[in-house]
Amino acid sequence: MARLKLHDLQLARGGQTVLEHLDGRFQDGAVTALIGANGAGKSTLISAIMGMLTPVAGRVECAVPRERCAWLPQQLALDLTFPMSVEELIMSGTWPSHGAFKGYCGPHYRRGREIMARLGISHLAHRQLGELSGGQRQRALLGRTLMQEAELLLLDEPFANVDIETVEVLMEVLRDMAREGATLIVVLHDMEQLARLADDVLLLAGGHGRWVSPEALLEHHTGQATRAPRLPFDFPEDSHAGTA
Ligand SMILES: Nc1ncnc2c1ncn2[C@@H]1O[C@H](COP(=O)(O)OP(=O)(O)OP(=O)(O)O)[C@@H](O)[C@H]1O
Repeated sequence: MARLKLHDLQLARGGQTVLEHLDGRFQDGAVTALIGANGAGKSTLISAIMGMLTPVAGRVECAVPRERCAWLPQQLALDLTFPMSVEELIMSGTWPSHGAFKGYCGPHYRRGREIMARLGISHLAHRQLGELSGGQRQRALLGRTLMQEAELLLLDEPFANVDIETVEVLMEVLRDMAREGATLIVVLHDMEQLARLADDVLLLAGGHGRWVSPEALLEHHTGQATRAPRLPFDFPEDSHAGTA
């Protein structure tokens, strides 16, 4: 099953085409790694999937309700001066379905506490976001998407600037979300993280996208003369066009 599909998508930025003829489906209950060099169009595609960028041609078909779609931007894109505690951030995950001004009830608070415990941040509940480390902040942000009960979750480099222990916690929670049926798309640059997390890979290069199995990509990478820990961005032989 795939609730998110791309149909001959063409996307542009500043009047320039960034991606074209992009097809494919993102499997439910799976993690798709979105990879590509700087400027390949990963953020552009995420914007289009989130409905923030109108395609030049083609379309994004998304059967996940808007209130169950969540996006975790790169940490650098976040305004940390915004006065908000960890608990307030996590509780705000109810806003898309419950509304921002209705207040919270007992079950909301209980669920918020469970989520903070699962992410190991209960002791930070009343700490302001601006006072957190990168890892603590990332846990809190993922907590918000759990509170939202996100069924489609897009994450832009979620492991950048976070400590090793947090990487483990995030990986575990993301795998659990996929196991429970969510569709996850994760922008990644690291080979080892891709090997551990991804069920499928969408590789963007030269304005096009190719679907690749993680195994084929890793094999391709291992066969290369320079085995950099970062991912290769040329297409392995058995990559295939998406089947939308
Ligand atoms: N607001 C904008 N106006 C004009 N051009 C833009 C804008 N945003 C992005 N671009 C251009 O669109 C192309 C794709 O950018 P995008 O941010 O999607 O790439 P990316 O793969 O996410 O890169 P990175 O890994 O550096 O985040 C780049 O050439 C970029 O310069």
